[in-house]
Amino acid sequence: MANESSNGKHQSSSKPPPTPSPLRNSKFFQTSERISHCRLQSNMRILVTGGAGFIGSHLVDRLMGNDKNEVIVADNYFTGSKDNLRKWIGHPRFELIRHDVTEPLLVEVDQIYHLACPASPIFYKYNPVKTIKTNVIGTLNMLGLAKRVGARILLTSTSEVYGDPLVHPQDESYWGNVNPIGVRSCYDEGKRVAETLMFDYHRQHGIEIRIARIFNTYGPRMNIDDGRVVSNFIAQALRYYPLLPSAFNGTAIVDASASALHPCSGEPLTVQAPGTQTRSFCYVSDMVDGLIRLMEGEHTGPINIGNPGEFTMQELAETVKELIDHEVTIVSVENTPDDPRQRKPDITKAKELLGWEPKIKLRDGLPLMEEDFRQRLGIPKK
Ligand SMILES: NC(=O)c1ccc[n+]([C@@H]2O[C@H](COP(=O)([O-])OP(=O)(O)OC[C@H]3O[C@@H](n4cnc5c(N)ncnc54)[C@H](O)[C@@H]3O)[C@@H](O)[C@H]2O)c1
Ligand SMILES: O=C(O)[C@H]1O[C@H](OP(=O)(O)OP(=O)(O)OC[C@H]2O[C@@H](n3ccc(=O)[nH]c3=O)[C@H](O)[C@@H]2O)[C@H](O)[C@@H](O)[C@@H]1O
Repeated sequence: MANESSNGKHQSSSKPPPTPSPLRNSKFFQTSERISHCRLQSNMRILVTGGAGFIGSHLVDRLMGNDKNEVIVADNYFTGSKDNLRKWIGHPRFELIRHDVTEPLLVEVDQIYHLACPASPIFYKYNPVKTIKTNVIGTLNMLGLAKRVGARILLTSTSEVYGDPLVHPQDESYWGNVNPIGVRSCYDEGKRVAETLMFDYHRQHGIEIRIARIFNTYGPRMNIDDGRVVSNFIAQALRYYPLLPSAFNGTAIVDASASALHPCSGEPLTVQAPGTQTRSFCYVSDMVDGLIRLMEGEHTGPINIGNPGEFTMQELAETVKELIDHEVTIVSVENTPDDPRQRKPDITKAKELLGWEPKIKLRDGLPLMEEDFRQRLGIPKK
């Protein structure tokens, strides 16, 4: 069957894969009567790459909540931390391996959630060659593992595959508008190649794949100095203490180095120009729910998982200011190249195929994150 894509071209939907010869041991390739039985009864050994990171550690919490699951995390701790998993260290159903996915990994597992990849622009741009190796070689290695042991593998792709989208909101048939040679390309194009590899292994080797296109996700445990917008604004609002109130006046347009010039004035919220660019923010518990539904369901994807509530960065700053500290100032600072101007997921597919939609609104999620940041920064509520 062919679908009409929003690029005006025909896009073939996935055909049934060829005979799954390498999958002889897989719990997913037993007779249909036994499949439901196995899923209900069998223990699952699940690998989470990047499980020490923000989304990964929340996913691990949810998976560990099922006592039929054994969870193995492989992480090189580039942007993740053992601290995110400390409650599971020493648990008999949990194992943590320091491992870089650009190297092969030999474990026996039934499912692979493949998250390993720096996600914040400041981190993925820090060593772009390593980012692209992680996306390409790392995904190849995990697909090789899935093929050898007959595991089902889920890739956490990204809304960045749509680049600076010319179609709004974005549905999965849109092929995107991505700069192949820009400073974001190591991530955007890296994820696009990772998706290609997933489908080639599926078509060529019969691997059971799932692809989630994740839209901006936020919540507790994000790195405080992660660089992404929600964590930046919350940390800035909490660190703000107006010793020099005359330096700023409400929404001021000042130089990016303002907080360095006035260190005693704390940190204003830094809206990168123009501030009219939009994002749609999904709370992490909704995201984890969507990822598990995708893994457990029957559809390969790609499926958008995100919250369609769309905000400009200026609106986000105003909301954080209103919720955390009315006195905080908002400044406009220079942006980075190729910043997408608009982004909002069309989640029709997730609703219809997974029965999933987000539950937590931005205004309800931000205070949960604020509480976590207050604890970690040691800043009590006024
Ligand atoms: N958070 C979002 O808004 C968002 C949006 C779209 C896609 N995603 C994807 O979801 C996944 C998780 O994102 P996150 O926000 O939790 O980011 P994160 O940076 O908190 O987590 C990434 C984890 O991967 C690990 N890692 C990085 N390179 C590795 C390597 N070579 N080998 C082993 N481990 C490695 C890091 O140490 C970290 O623990 C990523 O694949 C990201 O691309 C996230
Ligand atoms: O959801 C996604 O698919 C992707 O979102 C992010 O990319 P981006 O949306 O650029 O994330 P942020 O760095 O949080 O930036 C969002 C917007 O906020 C702005 N911003 C960022 C930081 C800041 O202090 N102020 C600010 O206004 C940026 O200019 C941008 O327009 C990351 O690349 C990935 O985590 C993820 O794959």
